[in-house]
Amino acid sequence: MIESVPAGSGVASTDPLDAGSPAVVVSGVGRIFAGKRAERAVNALEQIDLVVAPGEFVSLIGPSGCGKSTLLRLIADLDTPTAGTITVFGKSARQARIDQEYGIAFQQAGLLPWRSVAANIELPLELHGVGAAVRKARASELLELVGLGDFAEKFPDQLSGGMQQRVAIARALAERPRLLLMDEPFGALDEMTRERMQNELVRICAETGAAVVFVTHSIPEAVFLSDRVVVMSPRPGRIREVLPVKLGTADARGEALREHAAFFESVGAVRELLHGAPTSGALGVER
Ligand SMILES: Nc1ncnc2c1ncn2[C@@H]1O[C@H](COP(=O)(O)OP(=O)(O)OP(=O)(O)O)[C@@H](O)[C@H]1O
Repeated sequence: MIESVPAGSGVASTDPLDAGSPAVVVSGVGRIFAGKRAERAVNALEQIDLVVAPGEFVSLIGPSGCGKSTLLRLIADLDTPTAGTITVFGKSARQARIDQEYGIAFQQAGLLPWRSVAANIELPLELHGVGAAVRKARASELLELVGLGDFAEKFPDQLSGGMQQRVAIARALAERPRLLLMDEPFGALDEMTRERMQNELVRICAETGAAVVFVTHSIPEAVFLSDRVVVMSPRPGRIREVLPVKLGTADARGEALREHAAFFESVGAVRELLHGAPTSGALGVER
């Protein structure tokens, strides 16, 4: 089933103008939410600098309220920074949104209950005027990619939570984005389904070559999925440290990795950082 989507085919064709640009550049970004009175203003993010390379998987982790979702929303141009700049593949966040450079997936799958699974995946293509035959072909290709080839005509309420989330990921990939922005996409799933979805996501990223910015509360999830883990401090959210945790290629990141000493070492290091202890150097074991 996976063979129907050749490696790299999930990625938008490269615009020669932005070839070589990082997927995301966040530079000196801050976000203050104004209150009715000045003392009520919320300083959510301060001095955020982050560069995400094409194809790189970066997780954001930190205490509740430290600004993870805010940062993701700024990258997605769903909100505007009060300081600093953000570019996505060399374009302003706004232009990147207009050009559909990224797909988004949130904790709630957010599927339309009256549309079939295939029709949900086709929706972004339909909104952008893609013809029916191309839409249908793309939806069936994506359903194979996320392992739901037999569910095209089902409706969301006929699927489990994990399956619905896979449909949401397929929908996010519909326009072949080179970047996925994911805010706790597996947060509502039980532990076993969650781990299975993590395995799937590693495979999907390897097949599509998409970069990912991934918000999570789960340290093992961040370590299992990521090339780098960005640990944030409590409000005002700042980057406390960026840990390179890449524990191997997609092929090497199977179930066995969860029992590997390097995995536990990285989990421990992220946990220590979250609790404020310093650390140094790369933790990952390249295999
Ligand atoms: N639209 C808004 N107006 C005012 N304050 C906001 C707004 N959006 C977020 N905030 C505040 O900004 C801070 C950061 O919120 P954000 O949702 O980004 O944190 P988070 O790290 O994603 O939290 P969690 O892990 O609990 O989801 C919080 O104090 C929140 O209350």
